[in-house]
Amino acid sequence: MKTINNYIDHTALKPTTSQKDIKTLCEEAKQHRFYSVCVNGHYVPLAKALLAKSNVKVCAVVGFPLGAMATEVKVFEAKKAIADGADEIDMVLNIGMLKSENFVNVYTDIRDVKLAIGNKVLKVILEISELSKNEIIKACQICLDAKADFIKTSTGFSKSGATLTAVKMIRKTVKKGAKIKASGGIKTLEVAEKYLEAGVDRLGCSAGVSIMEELQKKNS
Ligand SMILES: O=C[C@H](O)COP(=O)(O)O
Repeated sequence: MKTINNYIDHTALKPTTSQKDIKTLCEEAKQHRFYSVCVNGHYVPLAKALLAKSNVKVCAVVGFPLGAMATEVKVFEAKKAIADGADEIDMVLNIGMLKSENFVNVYTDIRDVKLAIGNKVLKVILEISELSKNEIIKACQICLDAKADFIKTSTGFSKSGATLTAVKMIRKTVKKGAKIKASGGIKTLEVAEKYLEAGVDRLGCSAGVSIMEELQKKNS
């Protein structure tokens, strides 16, 4: 049976995240049997080495956190992360191009990264706090067309993160065409459980350990 830990991408993406922090992150991920660790590209080789004898996957962010760089740069970044051992890529959608209604550009940006990483999992971060309802729906449709595996709500770097309203709207739009990762601001067991009840497939959080401690306390 899948338990809450199996849904968590244990995340450390701050500019100040040190090698020591990555070592701690990977130890915690092994201890709690999280699904993956989510790190910036530079730390992929270190995380991969630290997790070599475990089932914990390595997830790398690309075009993070703004999504505003050239597609070729995102493609290079994604390929490098995969070559270094990443199992999954979380890329940020080009928000400015979505706002410009340059939907072809938003599509090719995602498509090219997906093509570059072959059969590895691609999650596309929408940054929902910056988008209107219609923009979220449009972004979801583009993600489906571009063959993204997951829609991810937020970077954790904007004014707010995941919301249940947005998660429900994303699910209604993509139906079974893509999985959903709720991320940004998920700090408690109660909130994490609400997203799982809403049917998300993954949780991205930097508070995974305290969520697990809450769970252990609840079950003791
Ligand atoms: O990708 C996940 C987010 O960066 C995590 O955000 P958080 O620090 O609010 O949990």
